[in-house]
Amino acid sequence: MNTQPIGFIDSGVGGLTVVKEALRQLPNENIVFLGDQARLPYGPRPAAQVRAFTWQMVNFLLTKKIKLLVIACNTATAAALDDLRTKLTIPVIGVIQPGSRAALRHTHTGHIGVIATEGTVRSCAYAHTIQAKDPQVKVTSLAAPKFVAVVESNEAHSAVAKKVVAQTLRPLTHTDIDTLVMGCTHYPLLRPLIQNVMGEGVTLIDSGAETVSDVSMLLDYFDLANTSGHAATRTYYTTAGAALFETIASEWLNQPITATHVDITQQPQDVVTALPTTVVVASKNAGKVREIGAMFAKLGVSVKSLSDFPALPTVEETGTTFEENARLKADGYAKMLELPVLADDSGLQVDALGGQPGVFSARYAGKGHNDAANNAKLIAELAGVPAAKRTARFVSTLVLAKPGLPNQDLVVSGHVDGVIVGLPQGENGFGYDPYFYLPELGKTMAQLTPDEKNGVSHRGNALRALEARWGDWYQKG
Ligand SMILES: O=P(O)(O)OP(=O)(O)OP(=O)(O)OC[C@H]1O[C@@H](n2cnc3c(O)ncnc32)[C@H](O)[C@@H]1O
Ligand SMILES: [Mg+2]
Repeated sequence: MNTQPIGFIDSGVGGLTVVKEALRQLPNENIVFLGDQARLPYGPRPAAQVRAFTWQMVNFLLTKKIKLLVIACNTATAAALDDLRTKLTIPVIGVIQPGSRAALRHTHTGHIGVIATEGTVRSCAYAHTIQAKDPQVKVTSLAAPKFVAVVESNEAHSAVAKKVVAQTLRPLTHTDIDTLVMGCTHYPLLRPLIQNVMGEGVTLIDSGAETVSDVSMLLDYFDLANTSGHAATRTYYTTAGAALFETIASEWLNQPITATHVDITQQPQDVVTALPTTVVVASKNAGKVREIGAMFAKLGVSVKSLSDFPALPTVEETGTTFEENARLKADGYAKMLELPVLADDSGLQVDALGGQPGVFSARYAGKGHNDAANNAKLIAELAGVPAAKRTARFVSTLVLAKPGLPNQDLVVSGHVDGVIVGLPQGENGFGYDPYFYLPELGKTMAQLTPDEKNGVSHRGNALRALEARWGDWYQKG
């Protein structure tokens, strides 16, 4: 049981022919419909553009928490169904397969006609789908591009409509076609005119109506049907003005319809990947893991570190720059773990020592190095250097890697300037913090609370750059 709405998309009002059937067959279901009338017609557009527009519609409907998507548009089905099915986690139903199946059920002569937009005809989607099921069947497709404009301008009952339909269908009238697929969801609004031209001997297939039977089956199959017993809600959106949409929709659906205008041009043109819920920090340094974990916690992302994977081999830091080492660690561990991995390579650059210890900061004291030995060596090397010449900088380079994509790492850096003092002060932080004095704060790094340190530190600055960019980067694939 699921009370979330079913989403319907179309380039315009045509998709309402599918909604009409849904209201009849699935009266308990909440429905959200979006018509992209501002960019209509889709038929003549290149497939890649139709796909991009379709994703924008879908991303809008996903904000309405739809449980199932119906592409109530043949052109969009032909251009985007496979892509949507691969990338979305909800069921996606197009109109072409149900329409094809119904046509095969009805034909006796083995000759099926298809009328559709230029895009759908060009894609050969109906011919391929029908002939994949029965190669003996002959399919004759005809583009009827003017039909959409007639329907969208609310002229379906006019003399113009009669003339356009008669002229367009003429090539099909002296054939042995006994079944005609209305391969555009706008066309059922012209059904009486089409039937009149084709004659009573030809069965018209309404792909959209057939589609709703598939929706009904899937709702049962995935246990998604709404059995709450509450009155169902129907919400209609259009990317153009609401007035004309409301007129056509109210008449077609036999009830007063109100629609809301929306702008979807800022929606992403492809799938929006969910951000990961866990990131592995590729570090054995508990101080770093704590600082990085604090930032990710604010974003609702939990952090693991290498201590959660004790059996992993160590990636050696053989690079000559912070970036090289951070890349080695991030890519190396991402490959082993097949998870998103963040590595930090950082260090202290002291001006009077020509930038040392730099990338050797962790290993400065050589064999048996630890924080105390590294600090002792630093102070010994700076013996006799006057206070004014003890300027230094902490640098942090962060690299975020996605498994399988080592060439797309996200790289950011941060630094903080300070002075190396001769006497240690403070108990917080780690490494060289007790000797790294921040003149503006009048304290060493080890005298700051964790939050205060993150607010000014090299790693805090790098993390802020990361925070600003990682969502986009992650979703670009
Ligand atoms: O490689 P991982 O496992 O991440 O841990 P590590 O300690 O070896 O990390 P690095 O190779 O990046 O070396 C960084 C060293 O620089 C120093 N350092 C880096 N950031 C620091 C900070 O915020 N405060 C004090 N010292 C820091 C400290 O000595 C670190 O051990
Ligand atoms: Mg290291």
